[in-house]
Amino acid sequence: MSPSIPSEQWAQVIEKQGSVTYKKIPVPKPGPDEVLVNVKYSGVCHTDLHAMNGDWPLATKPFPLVGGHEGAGVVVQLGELATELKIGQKVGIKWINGSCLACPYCQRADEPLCAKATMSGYTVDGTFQQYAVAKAAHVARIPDECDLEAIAPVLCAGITVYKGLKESGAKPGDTIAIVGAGGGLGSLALQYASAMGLHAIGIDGGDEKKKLVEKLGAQTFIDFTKTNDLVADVKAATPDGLGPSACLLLAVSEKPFQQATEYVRSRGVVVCIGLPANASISAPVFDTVVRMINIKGSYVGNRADTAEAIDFFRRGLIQVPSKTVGLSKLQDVYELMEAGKIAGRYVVDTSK
Ligand SMILES: NC(=O)c1ccc[n+]([C@@H]2O[C@H](COP(=O)([O-])OP(=O)(O)OC[C@H]3O[C@@H](n4cnc5c(N)ncnc54)[C@H](O)[C@@H]3O)[C@@H](O)[C@H]2O)c1
Ligand SMILES: [Zn+2]
Ligand SMILES: [Zn+2]
Repeated sequence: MSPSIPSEQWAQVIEKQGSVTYKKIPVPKPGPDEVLVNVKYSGVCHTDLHAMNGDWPLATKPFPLVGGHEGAGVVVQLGELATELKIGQKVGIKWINGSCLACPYCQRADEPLCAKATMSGYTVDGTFQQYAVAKAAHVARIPDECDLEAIAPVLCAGITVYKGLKESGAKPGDTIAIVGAGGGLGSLALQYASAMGLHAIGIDGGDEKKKLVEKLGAQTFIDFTKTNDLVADVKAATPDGLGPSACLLLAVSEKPFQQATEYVRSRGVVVCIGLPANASISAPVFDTVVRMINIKGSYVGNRADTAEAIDFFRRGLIQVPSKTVGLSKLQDVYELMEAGKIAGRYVVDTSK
């Protein structure tokens, strides 16, 4: 191993469900088709909290597990087959850490659907450590002029909402409802929507989120904790009163998943992205049929979506509302997130 790479590093490790421990662990070694990345900054996604709490019907790697999948850093070591990357190059480690590249989904660049896909911070150790490993074919290429601290949240939140907006089929001039608009995914969704020429209705709760959502360009903010009739309010916020053309569901709560099919306009698209624990979505068959409602899921993005989402950032169209704290403070960030008190995104600095 090169002398500049230490043998030990600081990491936040899940040793048992529900908490993380800040400690020193060995620096991992990349395999032949992998790279070792010195992670400088990592965004904290609600998915990391779901992983720590065991919320989903999908097994993580056995503990100890290092979470994190919005890691921005530089390549410090190349596996012998990783010839297309350079030492010192800026890269991002995203949720899809690797995939088989050979199955029918991978052949069509639908790698998030690959049955053998590995997930950073879930089935393989992620970015809440100073050095992390990822498959060379899948690391996000970050242009040199991009700031690593500012871009980190784009690596999951940005890619996911950008893909979700494409899946929504909304066209410039259309109105889209963004549910959970004041959270990490939501605050980025508002900016991608605006860059794509869409009008946005932001739905979330509390005055801090209202302020942020209005600052990020939503034409209307609806407070789900205060309204008496959310469905009527969302419809009334569209110019013709017929409801938004599409809706991105980013909230970590089941109720908005039922409400969306009621306020989306006929022929509208409801895009499910948030992953609340044990939740179902149901809608009346009659209305879904006669109003031609389309309900679909959207799951991160592929490598092309990643490059496009990063290019919106590079062009200055996306400013991530984020606060940075040391990696050592990750447990505090999770407590704020659990309480729904985070407007925008937290980023951790792995040097502190
Ligand atoms: N599908 C994917 O590919 C994908 C990718 C990343 C994250 N996710 C999931 O998306 C969800 C959101 O992640 P995040 O990091 O943005 O979380 P977050 O905690 O930052 O944001 C969630 C927001 O939803 C708001 N909210 C809660 N209940 C609401 C309601 N009834 N109506 C409107 N808003 C409500 C909260 O106040 C908060 O602002 C998580 O479940 C996460 O696991 C999915
Ligand atoms: Zn995420
Ligand atoms: Zn595959």
